[in-house]
Amino acid sequence: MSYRKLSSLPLQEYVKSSLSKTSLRTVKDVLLLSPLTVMNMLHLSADQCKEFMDYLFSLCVPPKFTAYEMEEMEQHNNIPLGSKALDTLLHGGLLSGSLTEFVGPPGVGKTQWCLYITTKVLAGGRGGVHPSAIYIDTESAVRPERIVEMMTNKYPELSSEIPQFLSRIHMFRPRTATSMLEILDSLECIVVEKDARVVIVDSIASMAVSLSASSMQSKASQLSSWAAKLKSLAHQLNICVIVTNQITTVHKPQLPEPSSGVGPQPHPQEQVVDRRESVLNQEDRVVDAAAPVPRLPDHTECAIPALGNAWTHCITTRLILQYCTDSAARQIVIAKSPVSPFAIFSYIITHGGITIQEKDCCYSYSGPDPGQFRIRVQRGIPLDTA
Ligand SMILES: Nc1ncnc2c1ncn2[C@@H]1O[C@H](COP(=O)(O)OP(=O)(O)OP(=O)(O)O)[C@@H](O)[C@H]1O
Repeated sequence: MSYRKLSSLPLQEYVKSSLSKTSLRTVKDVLLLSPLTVMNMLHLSADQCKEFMDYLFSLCVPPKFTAYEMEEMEQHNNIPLGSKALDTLLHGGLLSGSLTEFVGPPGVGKTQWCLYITTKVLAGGRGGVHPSAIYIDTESAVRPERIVEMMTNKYPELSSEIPQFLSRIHMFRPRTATSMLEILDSLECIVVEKDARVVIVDSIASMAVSLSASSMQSKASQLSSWAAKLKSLAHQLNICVIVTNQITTVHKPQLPEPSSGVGPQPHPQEQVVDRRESVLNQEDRVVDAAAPVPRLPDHTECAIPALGNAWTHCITTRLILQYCTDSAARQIVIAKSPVSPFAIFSYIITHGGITIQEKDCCYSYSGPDPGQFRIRVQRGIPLDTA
């Protein structure tokens, strides 16, 4: 919040006019100065200076609220996913004020989910309220035609308003880590100005590969700083922040089978994982995208969310998307949530977006230990333990 631009604040005219003659641009620029310096620079009286600086401090202090107030705020801004059972488990849908991650193999539908959620937010505006969405498209994967298709099929009654809906999706396409950082720093003002209810970063993993740093530790800390900015944005403005993430592979020791003594062999298709880029894996090491995965004796490959353990701790809710064993449907797995148990639902991608098949839900999950859950990266790969 200290990076908020002074020009975006509702300040008195005389303060604005004095500020325009200085090099002070952000809240932080002012708060780093002593009250006496601020008085002199802005030609303020002691009382005016105190009032001005108290206001700036209040912008940086995390707001205080009771659990009751928090519940009311969150229920109000949560984004339902369109399935009664799934939304009940998630306490109203995607939690506002927090960071939600969709992670899964290529083509499983991460972008489709993001677009579906965007259309839900836009269509949810009622009574003169026109919410908007901020979409950071790092892979240039978003096509307006697909949004139009979803809106036309899902909300035919709103089809005359589609141009207005499209104009309320504010797109960013950063190409480098530096431009990503600039966007993150400016998001707070944009969210307030545009009345955005959701910020989507699709995908964070493809942007993470462009982090220029000599050491992996520094890459991890830059990634954590992005996460901190996104979390702070979600928390301070009580909006949903959604990121998509890719998968990577790790080698795990094979578990001996009780009968044969031979560990489970990975299905050949399981090697088909997204290796277009280098990403941080769960041990915060780099997986070189170009290099073939070396086969270690007595080890098996398994797919896990990219970006490492530190990243996993930053996100509040993790929803894994995976292919189904024996049907054209795909699955959404609540893998990490502060409000819901581990659960699996089937979904299909349709012209209207996403349809969750409630009859196929499984929220008294009795499979392997959720901590050992293995992402199914291709249709037909059986669910088994690492
Ligand atoms: N109009 C549509 N109707 C039905 N299914 C569609 C439609 N458009 C796209 N799809 C499905 O969406 C899938 C692609 O989903 P999406 O682009 O969201 O994948 P992704 O997980 O974001 O992949 P990546 O990680 O490569 O970006 C396609 O495989 C296709 O099956």
